[in-house]
Amino acid sequence: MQENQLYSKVSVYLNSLASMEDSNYTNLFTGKKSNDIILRLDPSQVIDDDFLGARVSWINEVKTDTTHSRAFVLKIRKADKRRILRPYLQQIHTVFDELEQKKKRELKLYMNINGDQNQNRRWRFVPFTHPSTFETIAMESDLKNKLKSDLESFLKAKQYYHRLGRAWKRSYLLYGPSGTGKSSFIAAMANFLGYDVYDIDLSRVLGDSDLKLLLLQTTTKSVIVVEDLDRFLMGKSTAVSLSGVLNFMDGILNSCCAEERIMVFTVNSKDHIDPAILRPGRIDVHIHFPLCDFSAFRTLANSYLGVKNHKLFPQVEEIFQTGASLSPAEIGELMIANRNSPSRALKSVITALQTEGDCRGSVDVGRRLLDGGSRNSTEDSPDHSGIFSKENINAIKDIKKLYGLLKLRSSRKAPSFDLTPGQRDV
Ligand SMILES: Nc1ncnc2c1ncn2[C@@H]1O[C@H](COP(=O)(O)OP(=O)(O)OP(=O)(O)O)[C@@H](O)[C@H]1O
Ligand SMILES: [Mg+2]
Repeated sequence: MQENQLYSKVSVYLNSLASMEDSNYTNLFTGKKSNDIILRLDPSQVIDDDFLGARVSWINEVKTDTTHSRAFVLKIRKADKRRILRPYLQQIHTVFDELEQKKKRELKLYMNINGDQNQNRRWRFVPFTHPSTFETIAMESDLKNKLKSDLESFLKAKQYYHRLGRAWKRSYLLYGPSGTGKSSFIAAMANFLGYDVYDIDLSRVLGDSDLKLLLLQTTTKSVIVVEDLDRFLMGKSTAVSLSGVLNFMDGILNSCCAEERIMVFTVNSKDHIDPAILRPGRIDVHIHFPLCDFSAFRTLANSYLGVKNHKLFPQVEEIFQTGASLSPAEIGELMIANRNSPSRALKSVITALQTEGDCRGSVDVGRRLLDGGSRNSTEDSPDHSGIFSKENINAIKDIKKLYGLLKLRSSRKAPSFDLTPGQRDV
């Protein structure tokens, strides 16, 4: 059921050979640049290669029956076979690795298609070109740096995971209200790691075993994403059961799958999530995405309006101090709409913050058009919604301090850690 990695490597190797041009028929494709032309071996074509003084040939076989299965047939003279077969295959590995290193990997975004059980290939892909990076995400810089180094140390930890008898994977839960950057963060992660993205739409999964099949067909160096997990588990809009999800997250199957994988789950709120899902091992890192505060606002103003400082900033800061807040998506859109005039943009943000509740609906529509996201503002964390008086803010700070302590204690027991930017508020 899994893709044969050697097949893909042979394909890349053959397509890199100069003798490709001697083939009677080839497919022509445009490359990354519009004037690039790439040759690819046509079905049933033969291509020759030389290795250690021996001549070998490859035939690209594509079955014409309903399976359309593909194979490369390698022909070597009997007299040469013993001598060259293994080193030749080894050379294919080496050349493939060199080619991969040379070109910047073109990332792919895989989506699961509606399938029936007879259909083996469940993923389709498009080039992944999301421009989001860690630099463009407005997030507390401490947290951002921690997350970057967490990812970097994961990349280096192959031996470590294996010594522990664990699959080399790491799971993240991104939680927070709509429009706070969860999806953008996933894209930034993929760009940072240079990993492909597998975006699992649970409504298209036929059941628990189908979910397993999808997992088996993912490849190494990938980010596997399940968005809005809470919505699916609560809404029953998927044929997948809770135990199907639990097995997917940490089951025995994970060890059979390609390694070097990141799993990311997003939810609007952790409140209604079964604790079994959140247990360490299933989720290693919890990341909170809060509504916008003044520091996030400054980052957005800098990237959206090119403004590092402005005479209206103190006024904006004051409103944030009263506890008013909008999501970064909402603020971002006001800035985009007024990008030709920073003053107008900032004034519109101020008005929106002042009339937070009234204005949300209208901004919300725009956001939905932008990313097709689903907003459920009733699940906004209570810390961020509503306008608080100064006294209330102090009381909330005290609670957060206490909460921070409690969290610290419980995180000592549990190996998973919670990277909420809450410390900022303490
Ligand atoms: N923290 C942020 N930094 C920079 N841009 C942000 C941030 N949060 C949101 N945005 C902008 O707002 C838009 C929506 O963000 P995104 O889709 O990542 O939110 P989300 O948390 O995934 O929302 P949902 O829960 O509705 O899926 C994006 O275009 C993104 O550029
Ligand atoms: Mg999203």
